[in-house]
Amino acid sequence: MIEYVCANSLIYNWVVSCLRLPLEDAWRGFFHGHEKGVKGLKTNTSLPFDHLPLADAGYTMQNAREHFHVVLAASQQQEWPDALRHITEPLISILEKLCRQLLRALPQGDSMETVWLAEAERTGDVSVFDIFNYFPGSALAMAAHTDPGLFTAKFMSKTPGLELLDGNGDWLAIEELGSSAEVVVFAADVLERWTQGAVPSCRHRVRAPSQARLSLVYEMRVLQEGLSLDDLRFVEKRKQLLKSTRIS
Ligand SMILES: O=C(O)CCC(=O)C(=O)O
Ligand SMILES: [Fe+2]
Repeated sequence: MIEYVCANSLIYNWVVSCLRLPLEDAWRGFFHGHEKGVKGLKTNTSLPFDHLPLADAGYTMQNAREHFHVVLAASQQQEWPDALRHITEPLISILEKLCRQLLRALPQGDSMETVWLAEAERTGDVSVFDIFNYFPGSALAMAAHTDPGLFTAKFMSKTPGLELLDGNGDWLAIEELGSSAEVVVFAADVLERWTQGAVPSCRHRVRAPSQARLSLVYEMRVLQEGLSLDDLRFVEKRKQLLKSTRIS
């Protein structure tokens, strides 16, 4: 069995028509435009968290693609056009909500969500949003890997490329099966550990696209990837203690 969920409902269709298509056009414009040298943080900004992994923040050019990387805790301080930020942030929060809903649906899901929220408060939210513009080509566009966080949620790209490794060891070209109105969500490494392997991290890769391929990807992450189930139990105990000492 393959561990992914496809969501296709009224809300997501609404998202597609109202938010996603203009957003994709805006990002295409960005990648074709001249502003894309933007990298790192705005000058004269103070960040509440100085330990954020911001080395790859902003625009980078690679062999198979160009890329804009946003670390959510620093989204306001990152150097990126405000107009793009304003239309991208609502979409990120919809993907975040979807991931939290899926997390809560799992056994111990409430605890996992509590830990994620507590960590996001403690360290800043290190979840990321990536916008990739893949170039047409013949080589593999992104090598097989698993993602480091809890979930990865992405809009199916109109130009297919993403492949997920299924339980039989076959690569599933998910974007050829679904429609570009859908969101695909798959598990990542921290979730595999927190569920003690019950929800395995999904190996995936990106095949070279036949034409330019825009890809919008949200990764729900924690800074301390080594957080264990003991930490979960600790949070659960603290919640129970709070409940039992609450005066009604
Ligand atoms: O572009 C895609 O469809 C997937 C990107 C990906 O796997 C990643 O950012 O880790
Ligand atoms: Fe990935």
